[in-house]
Amino acid sequence: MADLKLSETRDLTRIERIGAHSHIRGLGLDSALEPRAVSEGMVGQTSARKAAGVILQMIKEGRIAGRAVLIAGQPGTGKTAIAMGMAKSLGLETPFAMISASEIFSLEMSKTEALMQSFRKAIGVRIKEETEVIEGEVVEVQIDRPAVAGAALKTGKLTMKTTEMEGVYDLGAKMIESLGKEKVQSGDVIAIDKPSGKVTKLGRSFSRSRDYDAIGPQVRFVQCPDGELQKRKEIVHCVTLHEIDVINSRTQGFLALFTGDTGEIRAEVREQIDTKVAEWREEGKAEIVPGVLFIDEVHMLDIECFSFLNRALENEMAPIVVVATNRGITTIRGTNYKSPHGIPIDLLDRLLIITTQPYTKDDIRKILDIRCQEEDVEMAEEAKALLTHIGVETSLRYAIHLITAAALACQKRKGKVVENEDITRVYNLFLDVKRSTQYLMEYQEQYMFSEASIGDGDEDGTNAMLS
Ligand SMILES: Nc1ncnc2c1ncn2[C@@H]1O[C@H](COP(=O)(O)OP(=O)(O)OP(=O)(O)O)[C@@H](O)[C@H]1O
Repeated sequence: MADLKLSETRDLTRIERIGAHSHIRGLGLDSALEPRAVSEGMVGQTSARKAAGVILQMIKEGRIAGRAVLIAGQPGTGKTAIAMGMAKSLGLETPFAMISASEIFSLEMSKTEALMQSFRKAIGVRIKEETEVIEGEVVEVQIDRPAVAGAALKTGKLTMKTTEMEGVYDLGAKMIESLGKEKVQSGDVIAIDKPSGKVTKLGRSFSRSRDYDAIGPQVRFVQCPDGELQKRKEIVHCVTLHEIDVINSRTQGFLALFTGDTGEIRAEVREQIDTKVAEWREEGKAEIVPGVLFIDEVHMLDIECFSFLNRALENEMAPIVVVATNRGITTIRGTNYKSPHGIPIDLLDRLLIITTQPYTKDDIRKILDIRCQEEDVEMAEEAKALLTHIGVETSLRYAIHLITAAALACQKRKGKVVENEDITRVYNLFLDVKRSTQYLMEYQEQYMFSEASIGDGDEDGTNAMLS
């Protein structure tokens, strides 16, 4: 029974980990920004990857803040994959926020507020703080018990040492509580932040490594610090403007950061924060790190959002905005006008445009190979060739979806390697867009609100492919 439970949990976490883009680990470029054929999970699409690499370089050199990039191309040609590749190559220091344009239409906040929050999630502030710390090895913690229980506050003494000196500090009730919470005992190396009284346990002193107590697998041994007990230390915190907003918005509190339930943040709060951050920048205490905001399906934004974007990009702290769309010439939401990609011309004019190209058969084969590896699916060569053929005739995404389904069909017949029969089985079970449309054309009278007239749509009969 215990075994069963264990394997169930393992499977669940495994499923969660395999997202549509989990195989993408970067843009797959060499040091001269030339795309490698297959690298970091990326295949083909060389000129788009190269262009994305140049933009990445400009971002890293801080040269492109406030600009915007459009990745345009047919569905399933790797636009989101390239954005993910950029995010992975940026490193943890540069904030990256990702939204799909339709997410901003919610009842809880206005569209422009949702966009504003996304913008501020993509702007980092690196705050430098000098603080005084007491850092050393604990020699003794001595707590005096009050004569009558509860009569007076507890007091005590803390003796700490470095390799060069020893010092004794008086303890108040608050410090005693902090030390108790961290379970500090003699032999621990700790740091106390003097202004806030925050205690951090750095590890256990090497000199105590022979002690019989407190030695578990988690214990980290460290050297006893040298020099003075009290030191000035520079601490760097990296936060996003959105995090500062939420923490300072009186109605929310920082827990909202975890639930995502931040509600609207008042304009005054943001103004105050911007003024404060500007002061810190002047004093050399803080730096702005413009990150990347990726807006997928950008044609879903409406005219108000587009003018907000236009204005927001002018702000000196603006992040780099990368947008993607698979639309051609279409109506701009909220107007009767048509425009390329459904984006107003004035905004379009500011964008650096990267286009993605349809994949060749060879590229599709390689992407499917990578996905099979990512999903731990063993597939016969013949079956891979068939799946590639399906990918060419239908879409890459449909072929990717069939991998897991075919693996399940294979498991069901107790096979180890996915064969042609498994692919055929799931191909017949799940329709791709073309066959689904064809089916609708044939049976439309039996559906509700059907508006198409016979003869509309795509009639190339992909269905004949496997027969
Ligand atoms: N060049 C590539 N290398 C590796 N995997 C890729 C590549 N291009 C696309 N993929 C994978 O193919 C799938 C579909 O691609 P993706 O979602 O990026 O397409 P898209 O252009 O954003 O599509 P849409 O316009 O429908 O949003 C994803 O699982 C993606 O990770």
